[in-house]
Amino acid sequence: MTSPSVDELPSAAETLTSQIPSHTAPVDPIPSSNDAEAVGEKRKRDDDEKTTNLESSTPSPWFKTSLCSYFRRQGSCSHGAACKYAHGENELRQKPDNTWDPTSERGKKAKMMSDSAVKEEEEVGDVMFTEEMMDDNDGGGDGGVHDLSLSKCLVHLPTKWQSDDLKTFLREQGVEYKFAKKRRGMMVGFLTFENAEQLKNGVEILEGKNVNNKSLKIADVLPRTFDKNGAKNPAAKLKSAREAVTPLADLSYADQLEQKKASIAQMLKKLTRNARKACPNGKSVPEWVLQSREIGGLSCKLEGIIESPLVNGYRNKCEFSTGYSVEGKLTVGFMLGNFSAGVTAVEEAVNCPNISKLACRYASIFQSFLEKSRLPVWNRFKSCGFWRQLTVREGSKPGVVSSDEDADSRIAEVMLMVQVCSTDTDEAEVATEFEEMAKAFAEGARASTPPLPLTVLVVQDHVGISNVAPPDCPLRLLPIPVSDNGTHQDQSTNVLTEARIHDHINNLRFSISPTAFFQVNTCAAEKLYSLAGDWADLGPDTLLFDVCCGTGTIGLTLAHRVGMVIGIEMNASAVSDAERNAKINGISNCKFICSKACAEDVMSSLLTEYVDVSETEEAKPPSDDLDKQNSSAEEMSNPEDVPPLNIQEAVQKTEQKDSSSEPERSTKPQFKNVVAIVDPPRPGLHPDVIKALRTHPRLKTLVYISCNPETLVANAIELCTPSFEKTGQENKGYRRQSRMGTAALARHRAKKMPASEPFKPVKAMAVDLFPHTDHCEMVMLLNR
Ligand SMILES: C[S@@+](CC[C@H](N)C(=O)[O-])C[C@H]1O[C@@H](n2cnc3c(N)ncnc32)[C@H](O)[C@@H]1O
Repeated sequence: MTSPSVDELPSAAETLTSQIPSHTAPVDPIPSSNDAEAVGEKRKRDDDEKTTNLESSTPSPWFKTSLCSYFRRQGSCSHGAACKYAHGENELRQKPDNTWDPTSERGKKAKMMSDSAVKEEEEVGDVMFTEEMMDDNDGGGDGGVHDLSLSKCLVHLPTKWQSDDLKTFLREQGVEYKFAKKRRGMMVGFLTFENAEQLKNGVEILEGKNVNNKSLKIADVLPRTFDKNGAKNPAAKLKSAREAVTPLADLSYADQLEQKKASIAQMLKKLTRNARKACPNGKSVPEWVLQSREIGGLSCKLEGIIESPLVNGYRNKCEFSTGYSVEGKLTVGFMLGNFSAGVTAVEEAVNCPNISKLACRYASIFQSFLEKSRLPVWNRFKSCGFWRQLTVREGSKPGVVSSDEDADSRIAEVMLMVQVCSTDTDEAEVATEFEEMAKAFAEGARASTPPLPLTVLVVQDHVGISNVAPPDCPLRLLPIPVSDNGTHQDQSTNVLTEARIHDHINNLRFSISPTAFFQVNTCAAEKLYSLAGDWADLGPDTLLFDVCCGTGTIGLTLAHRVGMVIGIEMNASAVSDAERNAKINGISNCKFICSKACAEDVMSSLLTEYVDVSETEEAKPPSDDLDKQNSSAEEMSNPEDVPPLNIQEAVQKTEQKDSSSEPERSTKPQFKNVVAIVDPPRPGLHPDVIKALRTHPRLKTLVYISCNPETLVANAIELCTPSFEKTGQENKGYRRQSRMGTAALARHRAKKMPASEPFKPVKAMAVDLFPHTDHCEMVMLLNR
């Protein structure tokens, strides 16, 4: 019998969807009774096993996860339908660790995919565009013409080195050269030799040399421009913007989901391994670690992956860099690689399926404008220039879920934010340029078919080396010229006084200011928040902490299911958005605090304020006190006037309460049930927040949402590992090693955790907010 071709195979979602909602593709739900197999011991094909499987009401999770070799060879098998091995690809199930039998079509395809990913990574190391590092005077007085055949890149140098460090190193190695350059922050250095002999000697000495445990690699300098004959440099193995930004775009969506689910499963295994290692000597390993053997080493069940309702054009925020393409053309688009690896080429966002047509159109309007501008674009090597970045943010209409083909129809509002560096520029010239730019955007938007919405145009003035600006970076709102019967008025009638657009989640309206975080895939975020709400143990007696709340999306969408929400967020404009969002949606049981969640023990202080540690005290529903706070907010006519509660206020209140003779607690709403939903940025939660969450005895339920599963695992190690008897003792003499991984660091931190009941991972889900990219959100329920 021949195996069906890959195309004939049912999709992963079709094969695995029994008993789950249609939007999820589950991971094996069957609990196991067979530990030997779970730990990967060789399978024994005998009749006993067959009996076990037949008699057991809960078959092994490995049931039908390998192809039957008898069936494959002979087209039949004496065990018939009861055989524990799969008779053909159609019967084959995924293994508990989310992998496929390597001899199956799907196993081979997965291997091919991972091999090509590795190959791609290796190739990236060869693509350098570092000729920009040479100043004109490096050309040796010949008018800046460089002989690139005598130039090489040195890859894998310590990022903290500068040119002088590189020169010292070359001297020590006895390497002769003409020029040596190295920018701090890059792992690439640049070398030019006097002649071919110097080059040969230098390469011989340096290739493979060990520097700080990394092996040096010599790569060609790939020039940006066409050669004299107009042909592209044949050595340039270039990535397209599509490959750089959406590396999974050539896979089917079902395959993308499978790949992401498999990678989240690996994270769950990593958590188990690390929790086992971090368990203090003499303490028994937590039950969930022991039970992990039954589910292929996963720390908890991985329920599946939730698909994104929109797969194409879903991004509501795009940051386009300015720079030069490989051919040396001024371009507004995406960088083809990492600056630290020497890649600065920017290519237009052609065929990047996650980007809306609208965003691409605005990028091309900006590019046309820059071609005529008198001010230069930003040069990353020299840290100078004016135009740096264009951010396009889109707001959707309420309740519109557009199809992939027509994703742009959801867009109702657009904010354009242009980042510049105005240092050493003439104010009058800048003013003229801004006016011209506003006109170009307005005309371009009107001339597009259909015309594009343009709600807000704002300029961000930023001097830093990278384009990542601090949230308080100065902003300037520009008027958008309007057209009057086809002619453009010089004077703007745009009367906007504030920069904000609106989006909708779960029928709530969200006001978003330029630097506030908002999930980039609105309709998938709706599913993410609903899942978090369904997993958290919510009710009228619940106090919900929305940690890292941004514009308040999670707390506000769940406010009707709890007694009270407290959101904590460090970005002041996001907090002000959250206050306004509560107001415009008529939600009165939410309070937002502007603070770093780790600052001044804010979490512990709030937990003490609203949650009585004495289990016996009756929980009261939200009282007059809270109503009073809310009505005072309502009295303010302009929602913008609602000031965010400052952390100092929160802490002061707690201090006053502690020092007064009248215990203030009696007038505060007290809650029976405390739940935290945390949604930190990529680096994860601050250790102080982890400590506060872990050590408050009344916090029993924690839902962790993460855009970086690596850091979720690291934080979960600290949250879920049994306490050491004498905290701090074991850490004596410990200093973080620079190459220490996040998990190893978390294990060290876990030793310091004050005695407290650890959480345990209960279940996890992957949520695909970023189709075509290799990023994926992960949600984990922890309780104790
Ligand atoms: C991944 S976003 C989540 C925002 C929000 N939950 C949402 O879904 O829109 C993380 C947020 O955490 C905020 N943040 C980062 N570090 C923080 C800290 N130490 N304390 C409080 N908020 C922080 C960021 O400003 C950002 O708004």
